[in-house]
Amino acid sequence: AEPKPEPTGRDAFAFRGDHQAGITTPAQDRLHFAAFDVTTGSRSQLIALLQAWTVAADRMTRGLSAGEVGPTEGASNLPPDDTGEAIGLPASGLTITFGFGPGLFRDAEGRDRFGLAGRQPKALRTLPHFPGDVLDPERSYGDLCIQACADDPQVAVHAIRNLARIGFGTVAVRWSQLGFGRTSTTSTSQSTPRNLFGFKDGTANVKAEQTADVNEHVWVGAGDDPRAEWLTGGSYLVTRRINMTIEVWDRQPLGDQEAFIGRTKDAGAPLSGGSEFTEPDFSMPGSDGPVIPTDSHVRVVHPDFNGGARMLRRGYNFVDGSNPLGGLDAGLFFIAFVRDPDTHFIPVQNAMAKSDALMEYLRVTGSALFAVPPGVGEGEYVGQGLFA
Ligand SMILES: C=CC1=C(C)c2cc3[nH]c(cc4nc(cc5[nH]c(cc1n2)c(C)c5CCC(=O)O)C(CCC(=O)O)=C4C)c(C)c3C=C
Ligand SMILES: [Fe+2]
Repeated sequence: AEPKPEPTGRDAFAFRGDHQAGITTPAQDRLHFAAFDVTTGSRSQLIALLQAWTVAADRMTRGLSAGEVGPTEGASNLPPDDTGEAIGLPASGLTITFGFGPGLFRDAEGRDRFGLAGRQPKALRTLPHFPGDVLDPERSYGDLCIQACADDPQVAVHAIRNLARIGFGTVAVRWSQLGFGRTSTTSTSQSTPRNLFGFKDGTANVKAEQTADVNEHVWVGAGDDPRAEWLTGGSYLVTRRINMTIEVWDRQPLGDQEAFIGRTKDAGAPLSGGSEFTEPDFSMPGSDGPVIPTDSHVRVVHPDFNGGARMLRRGYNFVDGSNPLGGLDAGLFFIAFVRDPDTHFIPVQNAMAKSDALMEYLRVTGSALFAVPPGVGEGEYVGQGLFA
């Protein structure tokens, strides 16, 4: 008989709860993210898919097969209800997080696709074009998204593969992205990882233990958006596939690299001094202007210069082979969860595009925005409040 492990500690995170897992739960090391186009015009078929996805996600995050029959236990004349590559693997900290894109509410001509247009969150629109964006539409947008994170890449890929398989005929994968190394910490219990520029990333992130900050900056509050009360307790998920010209970066002197970021490469300390978690002093003078340059990344995106806005970053490094010039197709798959993209993401991204020294080494090739419904209660399916 198939074992029925229950969520325990680090190995398994409960799928059901007040908020979806995969946001404030500790960032795992691997990502498979997929965006889907809905191919059906039927509201009931869409609901049936969300119900089926909920059951499968609940099972897989417990370390069980996607379907209750199992990968090898079913009839030999039928396709299995699980693809099998996770046989014998534990839950590996798998979290599965679902989101709804603007296209679920209105199609490109503004038509109400599923009777949901009246409940579209006001901030859920295609993100504006930012300077430096060279977006590939085949790596951008989407009606639905699923973020699968785990400490084993096979487990994350298995989750997306099986959810896509279940969705056959109702949704089609529009794009997907693998990530191999977290570039953030979402808990004070985690050490700070490094991005492909070699710098510590995640130091000043919003952390799960900072509950007041999480409530202020991450979760959508009751009354935030009267026509989208169903989103209360949820969040908005921004993805930006950011190519980094790492071969050019690697030829920059260490001092310049540190000036672009505004922190030291070794310890991750602000250039104004101290250690990693010392607050930066942006007014400290240097030999030629402030010691933390005004166009350094941490100065440009800091809450003090962006109306106090913070975000919960949960991105991953990626290398997708090499480009036609022989450089690596590499970068940072930026993911952020915010309470309101209009105040917590768009102004910060605009500030970056306008005056961040880092921009010279970045090209944004993918972009998407999703509303992430709140957690799933017992007996419910994900996003049920939207359809009630
Ligand atoms: C629009 C939001 C942001 C984008 C896009 C972004 C891209 C990006 N960032 C790094 C490297 C680092 N970012 C760091 C801090 C940091 N970045 C953002 C926002 C965006 N970054 C914020 C809000 C912050 C925190 C600012 C603060 O409160 O102090 C850091 C410093 C370490 C840390 O605090 O995490 C690094 C390093 C890259 C390489 C990149 C695009 C590829
Ligand atoms: Fe950053």
